[in-house]
Amino acid sequence: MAAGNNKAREAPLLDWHSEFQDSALEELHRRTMLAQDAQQLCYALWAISGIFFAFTLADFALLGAGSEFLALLAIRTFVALCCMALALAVKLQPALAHRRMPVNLAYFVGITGLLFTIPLHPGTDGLHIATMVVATTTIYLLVPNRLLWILVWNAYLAIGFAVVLGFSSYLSPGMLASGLLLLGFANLLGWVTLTRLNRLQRRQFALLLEEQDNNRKLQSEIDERRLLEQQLRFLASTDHLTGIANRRHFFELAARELNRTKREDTPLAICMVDIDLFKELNDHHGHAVGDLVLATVATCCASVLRDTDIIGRYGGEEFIIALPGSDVATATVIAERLRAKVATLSLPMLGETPMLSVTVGVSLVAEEEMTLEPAMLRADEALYEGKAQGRNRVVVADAPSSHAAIEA
Ligand SMILES: Nc1nc2c(ncn2[C@@H]2O[C@H](COP(=O)(O)OP(=O)(O)OP(=O)(O)O)[C@@H](O)[C@H]2O)c(=O)[nH]1
Repeated sequence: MAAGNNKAREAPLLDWHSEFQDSALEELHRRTMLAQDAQQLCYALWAISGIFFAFTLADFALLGAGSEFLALLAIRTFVALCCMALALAVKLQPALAHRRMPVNLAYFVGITGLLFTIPLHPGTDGLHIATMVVATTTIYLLVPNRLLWILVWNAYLAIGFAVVLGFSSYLSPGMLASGLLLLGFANLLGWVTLTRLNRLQRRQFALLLEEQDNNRKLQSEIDERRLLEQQLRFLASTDHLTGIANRRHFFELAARELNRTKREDTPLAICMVDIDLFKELNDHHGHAVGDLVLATVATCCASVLRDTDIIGRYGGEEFIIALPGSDVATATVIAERLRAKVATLSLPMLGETPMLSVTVGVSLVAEEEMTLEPAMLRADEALYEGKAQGRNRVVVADAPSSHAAIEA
């Protein structure tokens, strides 16, 4: 079943010469392979030029230093130099490896040079046939090129071989037939091998692309989930109306600070902040304006605090603040600054004289207290004492049962 699926997926992918039917995909594959092809072409050209030129020694041994040897030397030198020049050019500019002109020119020079060596080598029939077989295999497997061009150049090699032999007529008909059969077999072998290699390469490339695509999708899903988690965490910890910490999150943060201040033996002050006569404001201007005022006062309170201070919505129109590292005096200064800033808030929707104010109760977590509740209770009592005294003021709870008020 799985094999069937693979076949179905692979069938429309490649054309008869083992390239992607999708030309954009084929182009992408060729671009990906460029560096590797350029390197392989360089190595192949160096090897071809070296081996082709090295045959000069065999030529000399066969022919001596006569005119035929000099002609062969000239051909071998020219072909070797052409191959080396292209190898250098490709090394400097790898893009040349995929250009039609340079590679095919090298094929033309190499194959023509090889064909010219045949009539200059009388009586070495077996060697000619072997050379043609090796050349055919080299064209298929050593020099990277598109299958179509490879077939063209092998046809040129085979036809050229037959023509040259026909003119020079050194081969017996039996030898010629054997040579052409061997050449045909080398072509078949090269074609099948190259086709398999091409198909394998492209199948791997397609799988790689599929994997990259899956990875991308997976990554974007992970990112989406992370964002969602962040949003959920934000929603779960933030009061939606005011944007400050909700009651639960405030207590989480404040408990952590309480532990820290206990460990480091530093003070922790608590402020309870309540908007004055908020019911009247609500009744007079409506609930929507009341909401807006709540959010504005929360932002105003947060703006007078340090980053290390914690503010949360305690409930209704009441806020709670924890001031780590602040003693009563510092907390009172901060609370007073907060009260004064709220009193100067300008809210056009409340009319000319808005009369917006808050009352603040301040307390300090006592050394022996291991939770926030007693200090909160004292701050709350101080706050209600401030309300009773006429509102718009800061009241400090300096002892569980006695409060000192600071007139606004
Ligand atoms: N707009 C709005 N109003 C709220 C919200 N939560 C509580 N309230 C209102 O806040 C008002 C609080 O009124 P009270 O507790 O009587 O206090 P107050 O009018 O501020 O009077 P003092 O505290 O004595 O100055 C109530 O009318 C609540 O309905 C809210 O989220 N939005």
